[in-house]
Amino acid sequence: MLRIAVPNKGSLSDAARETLIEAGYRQRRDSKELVFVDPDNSVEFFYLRPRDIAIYVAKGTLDAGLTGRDLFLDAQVGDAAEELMALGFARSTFHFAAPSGAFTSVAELAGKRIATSYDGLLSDYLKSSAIDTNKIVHLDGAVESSVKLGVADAIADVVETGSTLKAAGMEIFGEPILRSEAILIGQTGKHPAGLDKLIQRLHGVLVAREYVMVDYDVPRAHMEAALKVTPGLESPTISPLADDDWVAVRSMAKKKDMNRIMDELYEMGAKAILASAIHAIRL
Ligand SMILES: Nc1ncnc2c1ncn2[C@@H]1O[C@H](COP(=O)(O)OP(=O)(O)OP(=O)(O)O)[C@@H](O)[C@H]1O
Ligand SMILES: O=P(O)(O)OC[C@H]1O[C@H](OP(=O)(O)OP(=O)(O)O)[C@H](O)[C@@H]1O
Ligand SMILES: [Mg+2]
Repeated sequence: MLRIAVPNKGSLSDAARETLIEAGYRQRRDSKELVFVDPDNSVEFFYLRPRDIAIYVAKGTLDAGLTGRDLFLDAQVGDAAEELMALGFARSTFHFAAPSGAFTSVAELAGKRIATSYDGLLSDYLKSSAIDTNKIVHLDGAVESSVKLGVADAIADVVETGSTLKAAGMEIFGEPILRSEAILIGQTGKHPAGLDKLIQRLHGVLVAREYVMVDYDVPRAHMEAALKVTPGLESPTISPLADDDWVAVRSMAKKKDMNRIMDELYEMGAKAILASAIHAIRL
């Protein structure tokens, strides 16, 4: 059985669960269950703190896991585990922040105290940019309060919308330390049975989320121009209609371009333009 780690709570867990279900795997029904077997797919799921998942995978106890890129790098497991694919949810950036106006550049952090929950990630960054800070103050959460409460001069933390920082009267400075999202990790260089299928299915889910199926009827005279707007992934399907002057076209298109494409097709004289959701894709 393939042994896969899944976040048990927090920002990653709901989306990880939905993604696995969309990929055709069964998931636990009760949030108290620690292990769940999906016999049809020969997979055993282990529900763990996302922060710990890299440790289990790097040790070889589990074959693969869903976690955050920032959490993976923070765990400092070296080459034992690797990122296999990005999953597109739980996006965030890891940033330095301080009370508004206190710092303008990262170089000013020399000799200062920085609070964070991601010590490994922060110390790697400081080493690589040769900044000699006073110390890293480890906190489990609510890092934004640390400066006001006098235990640090600046923070390094996860920023999603920025509203937590704003509410604390802080702002980011310097370049992002890391852009993070949920990822699938595996043991470096290992290909246990079932892993390729998991990757293919997850890939299918991500593509299905990103694309819509566009169908329309267009006068044969405008078909060439319409196909330029909907070139599809491989090649669009063209079907004859009862009226010889018209054809029906079916093509995949990026969801974010959907309305622009529909407008352009309409202006070219296309009719019955439909965009529908795709539930799963195997390319
Ligand atoms: N608004 C957010 N807050 C926290 N983590 C976020 C947010 N948006 C995305 N993430 C990502 O989710 C992962 C953190 O998940 P985790 O479950 O450890 O934290 P959490 O949701 O803050 O839970 P808790 O603090 O209760 O342990 C990281 O990869 C992080 O980049
Ligand atoms: O940019 P935002 O959308 O405001 O999100 C980022 C905030 O959310 C997380 O905190 P969380 O609520 O998990 O509390 P914690 O600090 O106790 O983990 C994170 O640590 C930031 O503080
Ligand atoms: Mg948190």
